[in-house]
Amino acid sequence: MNSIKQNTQKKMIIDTDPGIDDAMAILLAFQSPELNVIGLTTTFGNVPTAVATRNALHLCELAGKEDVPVAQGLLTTLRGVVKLRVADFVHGSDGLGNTNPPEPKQRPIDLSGPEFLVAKVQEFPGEVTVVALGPLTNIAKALELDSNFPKKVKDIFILGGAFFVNGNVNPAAEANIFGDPEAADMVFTCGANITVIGINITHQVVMTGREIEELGKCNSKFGKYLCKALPFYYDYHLRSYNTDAIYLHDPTTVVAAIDPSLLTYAEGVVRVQQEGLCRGLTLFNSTTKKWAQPTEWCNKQPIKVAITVDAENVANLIKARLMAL
Ligand SMILES: O=c1[nH]cnc2c1ncn2[C@@H]1O[C@H](CO)[C@@H](O)[C@H]1O
Repeated sequence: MNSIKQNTQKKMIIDTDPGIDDAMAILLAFQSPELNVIGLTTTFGNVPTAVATRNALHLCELAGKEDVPVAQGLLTTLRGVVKLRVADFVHGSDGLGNTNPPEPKQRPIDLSGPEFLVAKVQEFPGEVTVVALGPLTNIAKALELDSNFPKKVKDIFILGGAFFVNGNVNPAAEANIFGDPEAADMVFTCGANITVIGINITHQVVMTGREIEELGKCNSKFGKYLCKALPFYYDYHLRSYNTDAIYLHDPTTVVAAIDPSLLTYAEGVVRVQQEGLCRGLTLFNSTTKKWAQPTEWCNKQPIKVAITVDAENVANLIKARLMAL
C-alpha cells in the first residue's frame, strides 16, 4: 500500500462483537479501498467479550490482516454488570454460526479497547472514524478516560437504536442500546460528531436466501467463508420475522461511514431510557417546540439520526464487495 493511497483513506477503528453481521462488516471494511482499518476493539453483546476478541483476531487472520491490532474491550457494562443474555440464538454460541473457527495465532495488544481508542485519537486528532457495532461501553469508557475524546475523534457511526419503530430485544429496545443503556446515553450526549443508524434503517437493507446461495457459489474467499456462517443467521430471521432474508445491520453502518450520502438524516438530541419497562429505548427529539420548562433533552448537542436509506444501492455495494475476488 503506498502512502499516497493511505493518506486519502479514512482511518477507521471498528468496535465490534462478532457476530455474523459484524464479520460481514469487518470483511467489507477490509475490502473497501476508501478505508484504512487501523484497529478493532472488542465488546460483548452478540457474544461475551473474550469470544469477540477471538473472532476479531480470527477474521483478521482470514483476511491476511494480521497487522491490524485487536484491543480487547470491557468485559462488563459501564456499571460493572456481566451481560448474561448474549445473542447465541442469533449468531450461534461461537458467534460465527457454530462454524467452530480455528484458534487464532495472534494475540490482542496490551492496551484495552478504550485505551486504544484514546491513544489513536490522540495520535491522529480529527482523523479517526469510529464505527461502533455493539453496545457502547468501550466508547463511553474512552470518554471517561479522556474528556477531550469528542473533540479529537473525527466522527462516530453507531449501529443502534430503533427510531419511530419497535426494538428487536423487546418492543422498546434495540439490542446494542439495551446492552448498555447508560453507556449509550453518555455517548449520544457527549458532543462528538455522531451518526446513528437504527434498525428502522437496517431492516430495509437485506440479503435474500437466494443471494446467500449466490455468495457461496462465487469464487470470492470472503463469500465462501460467510456462506457457511450465514445459514444460522438466516434461520433466526426466518423464525423470528418470517422473512426469506437477513438484515444487514453492521455492513450498512460501514457503508454509511464510507458514503453517508446513501442515507438521509434528521438532527436532534437523543436520550436513552435507563430504567424500567422501556430500558434501552432511544428517544429522539424531533420537534422544534420551545418547551415551557427545561427538559432532559435541552442543552445537549444534536446528533444525526438516519431516517431514509437507498437500500438497494447500499445492499448492492455490500454484496459486490463481499463477492469481489
Ligand atoms: O433479537 C435479537 N437479540 C439480540 N441481538 C440481535 C437480535 N437481532 C439482531 N441482533 C443483533 O443486534 C444488532 C442489531 O440490533 C446486530 O448486530 C444483530 O446481529
